[in-house]
Amino acid sequence: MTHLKPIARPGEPMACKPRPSVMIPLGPDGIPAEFIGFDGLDGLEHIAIRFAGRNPDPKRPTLVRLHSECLTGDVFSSRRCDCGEQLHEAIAMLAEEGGVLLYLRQEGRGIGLYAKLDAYRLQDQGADTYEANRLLHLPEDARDYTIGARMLQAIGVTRIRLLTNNPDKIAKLKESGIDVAETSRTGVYVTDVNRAYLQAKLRHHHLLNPLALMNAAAGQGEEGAGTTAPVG
Ligand SMILES: Nc1nc2c(ncn2[C@@H]2O[C@H](COP(=O)(O)OP(=O)(O)OP(=O)(O)O)[C@@H](O)[C@H]2O)c(=O)[nH]1
Ligand SMILES: [Zn+2]
Repeated sequence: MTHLKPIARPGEPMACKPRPSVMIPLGPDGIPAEFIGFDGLDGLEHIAIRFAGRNPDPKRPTLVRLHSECLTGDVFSSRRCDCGEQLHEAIAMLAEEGGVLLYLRQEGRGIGLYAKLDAYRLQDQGADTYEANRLLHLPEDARDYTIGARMLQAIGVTRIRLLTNNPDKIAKLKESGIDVAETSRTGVYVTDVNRAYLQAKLRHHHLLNPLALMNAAAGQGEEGAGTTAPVG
């Protein structure tokens, strides 16, 4: 009789395995990008996109960006957030330096698109981005970054330079066994309507430069791409 091996013990995540990848040229320059899906995740179609880079430095840790899906910002260039700008900044850096973009299907910080739209309506009545989630009886941030760690491990990327302003991403990846050797800040892209959103992020310990928001308030424009810092 054949003994079937259980896929995972109860409470243990299923093994995460990359599916065969496919190359997709991106943008007007046709940046070569390798799209990789996975089996054994949480049922959502998270994607890793690997870039060889025009000028990779093999001595540096792999540049990685974990991007949470934002249909309104990524696809429709919403001015209520800066997700689209951050995504394009990350792709430009990865096209140059090489690395991996994880496009995580964690829309609305994990509460989903319809709930995010409900939250926007509450924000229009005065709630900040985090209060609005609470008023909907939803978590302020429902994202699970262990998914990202498992995707990176599955494609053999374990020592990274993380592009983020979010300390929670750094902490959760480290707890999941990823060596976050360096971090780079993303730019802060201020529009006429996203200042309250960015200020709420600052109050929730995002590593935004408060000066950039003040300058923006004074009409001195946007802060560009961020700085690099080693992680202690
Ligand atoms: N619930 C909710 N989600 C939002 C709102 N604005 C943007 N998002 C979602 O927030 C996610 C982006 O997260 P952010 O908190 O802006 O940034 P981050 O990814 O945590 O941090 P960085 O790595 O520094 O960019 C995307 O999934 C967006 O859809 C909002 O007002 N309410
Ligand atoms: Zn957004």
